[in-house]
Amino acid sequence: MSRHSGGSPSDDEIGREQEYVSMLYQRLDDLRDQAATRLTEQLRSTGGTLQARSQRDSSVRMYADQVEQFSAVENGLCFGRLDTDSDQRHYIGRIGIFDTEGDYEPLLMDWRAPAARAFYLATAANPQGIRRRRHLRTRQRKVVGLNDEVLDLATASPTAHEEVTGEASLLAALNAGRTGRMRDIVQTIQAEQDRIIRADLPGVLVVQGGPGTGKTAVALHRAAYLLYTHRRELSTRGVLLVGPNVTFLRYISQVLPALAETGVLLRTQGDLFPGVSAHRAEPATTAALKGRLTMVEVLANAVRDRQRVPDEPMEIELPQREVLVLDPATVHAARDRARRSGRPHNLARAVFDIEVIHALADQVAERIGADPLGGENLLEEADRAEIRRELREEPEVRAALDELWPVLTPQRLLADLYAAPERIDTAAPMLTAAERAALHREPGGWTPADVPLLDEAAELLGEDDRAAAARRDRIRALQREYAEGVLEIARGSRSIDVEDEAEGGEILGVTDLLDADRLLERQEEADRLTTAQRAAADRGWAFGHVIVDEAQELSPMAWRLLMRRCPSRSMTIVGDVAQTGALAGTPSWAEALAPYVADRWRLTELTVSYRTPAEIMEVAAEVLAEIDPTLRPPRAVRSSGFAPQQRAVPAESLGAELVAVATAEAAGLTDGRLGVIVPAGRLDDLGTALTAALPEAAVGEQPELESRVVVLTVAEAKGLEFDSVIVADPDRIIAESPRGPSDLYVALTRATQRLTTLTPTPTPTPALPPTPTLPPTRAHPR
Ligand SMILES: Nc1ncnc2c1ncn2[C@@H]1O[C@H](COP(=O)(O)OP(=O)(O)OP(=O)(O)O)[C@@H](O)[C@H]1O
Repeated sequence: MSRHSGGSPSDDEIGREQEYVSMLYQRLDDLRDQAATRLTEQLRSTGGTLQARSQRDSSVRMYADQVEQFSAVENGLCFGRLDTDSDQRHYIGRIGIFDTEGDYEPLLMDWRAPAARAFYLATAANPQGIRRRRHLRTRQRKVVGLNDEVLDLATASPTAHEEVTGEASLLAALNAGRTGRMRDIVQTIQAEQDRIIRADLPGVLVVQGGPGTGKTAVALHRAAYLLYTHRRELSTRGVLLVGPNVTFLRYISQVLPALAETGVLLRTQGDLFPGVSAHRAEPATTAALKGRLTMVEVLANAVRDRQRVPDEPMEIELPQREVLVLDPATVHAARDRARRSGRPHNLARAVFDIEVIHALADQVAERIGADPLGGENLLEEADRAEIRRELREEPEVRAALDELWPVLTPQRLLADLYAAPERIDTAAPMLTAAERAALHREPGGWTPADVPLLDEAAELLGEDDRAAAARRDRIRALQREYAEGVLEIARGSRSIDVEDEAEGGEILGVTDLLDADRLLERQEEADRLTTAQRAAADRGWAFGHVIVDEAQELSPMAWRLLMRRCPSRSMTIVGDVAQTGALAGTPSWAEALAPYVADRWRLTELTVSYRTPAEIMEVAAEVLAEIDPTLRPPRAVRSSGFAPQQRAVPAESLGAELVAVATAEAAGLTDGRLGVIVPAGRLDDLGTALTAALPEAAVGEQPELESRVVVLTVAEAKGLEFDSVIVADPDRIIAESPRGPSDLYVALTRATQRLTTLTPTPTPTPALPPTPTLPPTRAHPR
């Protein structure tokens, strides 16, 4: 129990804090200016030894990062103060700032530092040496308010939220209008969240929690915390964060930069195979099929199917020489030998080649070295070696080898498989005819469910030279992007260039002296890519830590891919098995993880919903009971005061009613966002009706979330939130998928304030074909 100090803070008090905060901003400006000046100096200097150039490139990266970081922490730089029992004061903020002129005392303590932890954990019952916790509210650089909590059990009075820290600041954050971009929660992290954020690095940590319990927020802050605490280890190996779709990644994209961390690689499943951007659509049932572990066997069969033995002897016509004949038995033996080598397909090709070439060379030697007198063959081993060398160079021989044991890229293997029903029949006898038919499709782009299959194929095939060349191209493209980025930062700090140079008379910005191509040339000498960039280009990269958000959506094949990216199994897995929408998604964490870590994983649960107000949670709880009566919804931390509206409308006027309600809701928003969640099958017509009436409304595959009104399907709305939400035709949302109730649960829990559901009264809507029902998710998240 803590006591909120009564009355509003005096102007004097705010004035004193303003002085301190202004001093901190002055330091921040100085630090940024220093870094920008050094960046400019480094970019200008040329020549020197290779080592000097390499050091210079490291410095360029370091100063460019610093300029970016110092700019990113501008908002809310300092947000708290701790007064200890021994009358010390610690200001808490986004980064650490030290008194470099004095005795290096911390002027601002990084929120991740061990000593700052009491800011999140201290309670009146366990004050941890803290007498007062102060939340500072700032707008730009101005202090606009203070909230104090005195951690004093004797004088505390019980409040409704004894377990909540910084209640006033927390409620202000939760009730603020949404912007379409997720904000960090660094000022108001709650104790149960803090324990997860600061959990140990090694091992698999599963964070299970209902909607709005802060799983995404916790995952992002944990990434920032781990990078701070294990900087050396993780800055070389990198951190990967996987999210459910591109819209979601855009939604969270500003959180880590605002915490001064830019080194985390954010990816969807569709982008986890370097060189492929998989965003083609396909039926949910096909995606589910591709997610099954059976596909491991299907792909292994598909590879074996490409290792051919001809039915008849194969003739190879060499120019100026007679015809060589490759008989099936020879090829069979060569194939066996190559398979037994245990190497992946492309690397085993060398073994196959040696065997076949030997056999062909013997044929040639037989003819040209035959002793006319009937004695032993006249050719020496050196002659035979020469014949083998020549044969190896013959295009006709190479063509025959390519036909029998082609070197394949994963893309080639999979595209050829999908395109040919007979190949599918051979590779997938264990699937039903209907399933095999579902795999068949023409080439032209990849779906997210193809990505784990490409990855599996890459394992089976091994890397050939072409893949390595493609990787080099990708790295070069990234290096160019980086070079442009550095120059952009230098351009941004140009005013400093000018001031510096003004005294010397020569006014030349760094970008006048250097273009991206020249910087790129310098880059290539020293390979100065960030860890995240190098990791993104390299399929075999082993990350130091992997975080998966909305992890319940991952199929067994996707888990396989992710585990390959993280051999150390240092992972944070965040999700809610009650929200699983994907048909091949995870019904239980134990099932998903067992093949990789058995039961060596830790489960933590988040139990308080910060997003969804109590009134809405009550409605959502009914749907949750349908999914699994033993599951409990999270406890809402607040009420919004708005009772959810459940309206029945004539089916034929759903569009018109939706437009009317959306228009009224949009008009009622002072700031904030309206989300309209519609059944996937009605996105087109309802989206068109809404954009006709509300031109500002964003609809489409990756809708612009900063629009005031956004129209989306449940799959697109996953992980997002809006001030007000309208759910159109909940029954159809349920009917559209065997996991319909989970989809509706997701839809109902997206609002921070207001919820309206529009239910068409039965009849005219055409009946949907019945969908099979899946077994309910497990009662216990394990
Ligand atoms: N400690 C906190 N302080 C302030 N805001 C918080 C806190 N914890 C969570 N929130 C806010 O609650 C909302 C929900 O958080 P988040 O999206 O991380 O939840 P989630 O568990 O991932 O939800 P879902 O499962 O529905 O995707 C966000 O707006 C987040 O900023």
